[in-house]
Amino acid sequence: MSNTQTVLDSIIEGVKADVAAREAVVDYETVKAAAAKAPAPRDAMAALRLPGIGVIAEVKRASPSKGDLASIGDPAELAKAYEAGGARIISVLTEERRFRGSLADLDAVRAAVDIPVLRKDFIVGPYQIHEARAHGADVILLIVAALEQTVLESLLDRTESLGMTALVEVHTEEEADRALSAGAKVVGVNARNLKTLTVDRDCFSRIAPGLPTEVIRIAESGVRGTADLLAYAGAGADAVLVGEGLVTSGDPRAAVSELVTAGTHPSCPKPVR
Ligand SMILES: O=C(O)c1ccccc1NCC(=O)[C@H](O)[C@H](O)COP(=O)(O)O
Repeated sequence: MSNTQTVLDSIIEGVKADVAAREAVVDYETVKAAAAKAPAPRDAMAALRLPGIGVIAEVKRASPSKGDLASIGDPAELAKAYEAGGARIISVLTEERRFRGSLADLDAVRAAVDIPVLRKDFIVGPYQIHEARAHGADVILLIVAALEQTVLESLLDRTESLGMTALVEVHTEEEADRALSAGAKVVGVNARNLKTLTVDRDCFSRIAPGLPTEVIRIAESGVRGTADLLAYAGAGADAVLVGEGLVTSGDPRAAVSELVTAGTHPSCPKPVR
């Protein structure tokens, strides 16, 4: 990594090399055809609009900030535990170099659960969107900081044209403006700065009030228990996305269930819309 290269730059460099290698084996037309034959996408918007603060539970083995988190030999079993605990959506990290995820994890999770599944990766081009659909993804992540505006817009259009939902991730007010101008319907505010890896949970409360009421707001990263969920709920979150806190909990079903119970309790603050 050169002096000026951020963590995100370095991840994207590896992702581009990996996409090129996969495309050399399965070409673009073939992956598009596979996506067209995949079972229909599940309705993530409906899942996110259910009453209470939703929990998006993540299959996360490792990360650049923490290194190894959990071995997760059977991602399908973990996803079933999350679903049984009341998760609304399962997030599957498919990036291999830094997160030790895979498309095989996505296949296994999609086959194991009945709720929508998010492919959480560093999408840089349309190949990965068709690939995500071909492997059953219902939702994909688009990270504003990683994409030029015209590319963001075209990837968002392509995602929706395939019947999927785009979770458009931001970390600053400027990125939130770009997400909205691209037409994002679901905005995730990541407390983690992907360039420096610092976590700032106040990021959500700075950005969320500026989002139109019809936009679904997701608070990503840094949720370690019900107090964090309730703080995000108080700042207007519709859902929280949780990885480390669940995979290191020792009892993922109970850990999800505890968050879901807090997020659906009558005393939990509700988003204003
Ligand atoms: O988790 C990281 O260290 C990381 C570093 C660089 C880019 C992305 C990264 N994580 C992806 C995520 O956004 C999180 O996995 C997700 O929001 C859950 O966060 P947490 O609950 O804090 O594990």
